[in-house]
Amino acid sequence: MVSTPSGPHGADSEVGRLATVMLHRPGNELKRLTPRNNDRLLFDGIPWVSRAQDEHDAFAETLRERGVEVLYLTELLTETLESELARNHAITSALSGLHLGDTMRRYLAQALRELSPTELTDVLTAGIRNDEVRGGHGLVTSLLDPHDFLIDPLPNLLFTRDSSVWVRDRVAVTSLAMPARKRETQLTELIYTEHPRFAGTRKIHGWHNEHVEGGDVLLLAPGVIAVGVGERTTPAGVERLARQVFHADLAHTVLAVPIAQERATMHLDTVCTMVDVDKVVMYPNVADTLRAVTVTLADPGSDESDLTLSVSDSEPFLVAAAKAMQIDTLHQIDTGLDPVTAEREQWDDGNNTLALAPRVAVAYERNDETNDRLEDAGIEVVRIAGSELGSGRGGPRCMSCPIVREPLRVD
Ligand SMILES: NC(=O)NCCC[C@H](N)C(=O)O
Repeated sequence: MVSTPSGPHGADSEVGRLATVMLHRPGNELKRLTPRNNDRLLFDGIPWVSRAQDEHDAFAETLRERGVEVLYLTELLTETLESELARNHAITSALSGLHLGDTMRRYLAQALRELSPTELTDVLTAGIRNDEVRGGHGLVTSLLDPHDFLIDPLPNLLFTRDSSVWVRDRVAVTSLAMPARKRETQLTELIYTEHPRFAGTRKIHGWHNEHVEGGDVLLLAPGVIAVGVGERTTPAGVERLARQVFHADLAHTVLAVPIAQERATMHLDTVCTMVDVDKVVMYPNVADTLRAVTVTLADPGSDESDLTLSVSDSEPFLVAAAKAMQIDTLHQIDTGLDPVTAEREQWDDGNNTLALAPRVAVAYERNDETNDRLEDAGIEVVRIAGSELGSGRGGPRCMSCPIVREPLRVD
């Protein structure tokens, strides 16, 4: 049954009650990971797939028990692919890679057209290896290794946070920086464009624009967005996003937050997430050095490219954020961890929490110390297992794309 909306979609904070979320249950794409390709495909190990699925099912069930509607990316995609237009679009974009050659491209285009929507979803997510095709043989197939992919698998689909992000009632289809992830946004764009549930949804950004990844985007408060700038989101990406959100009146302030261009801190949400309207949990080893540049609208101009931005000098992140949010203090929950424990738990996504409501956050159970400190600070920590899920280097926030969050109540 095609999923239908239960109300308007959108989110304007990190902590408003989570009503609807999009997840991706790990599937056959994880079975493609080998010691030869896991680095390129951005996994730090080879996950035990059935255990990863069990962990993910428990995560989804935890969300449902708390009243969250869980949508699965692959179910939305399969429903989208019922339309011939969407199917053709999906096939053309999946075959646009320059490594294919026309002989194989023609063969695959025909072969994929004959698949059912469910089978096509499997190919689009798990990819196809050279030794799995029955036809289209020729120069390309003979020169590639039998185990080379003609269509790459997408193991990082698990991290639905990164390939789209809702800002108020619009969805930003992002532009992913790493080659292994680029194709993910072909799928999110297709879903938001063609799935009946999202008919009429207005979009911003897009995969063809400068790099912005959803893990870097934090909706600190209605109208205030922090954007990490580092390994994934570029300075030009944050400028583009700022122009769009100002032009569409989705925000009044964007904070550009430089983060180290390293795998451990690939997104802003690997070092800092919100757990209350005025509280963040932050990796202690960056807390003293995290800074932000405040971007506001100086002149609306006549269109997005013509508007003038005002850009401040950099300030400590918490100071700049509190000012923009018009609150006295944005509190950093002091985990008081020694640098080594802090580093270990940050690597295992201890700071990557998913808020279900103010003061209620989902976290990986393995990060004992961070979780205990959060509880000491009055946060209800909903612990989930993630021993296998975590091998892709992402936590509960990375694995979730909020589609509806209730607006914050003004008390
Ligand atoms: N927001 C996030 O931090 N997402 C985690 C993404 C992990 C994935 N293996 C990646 O390297 O892109």
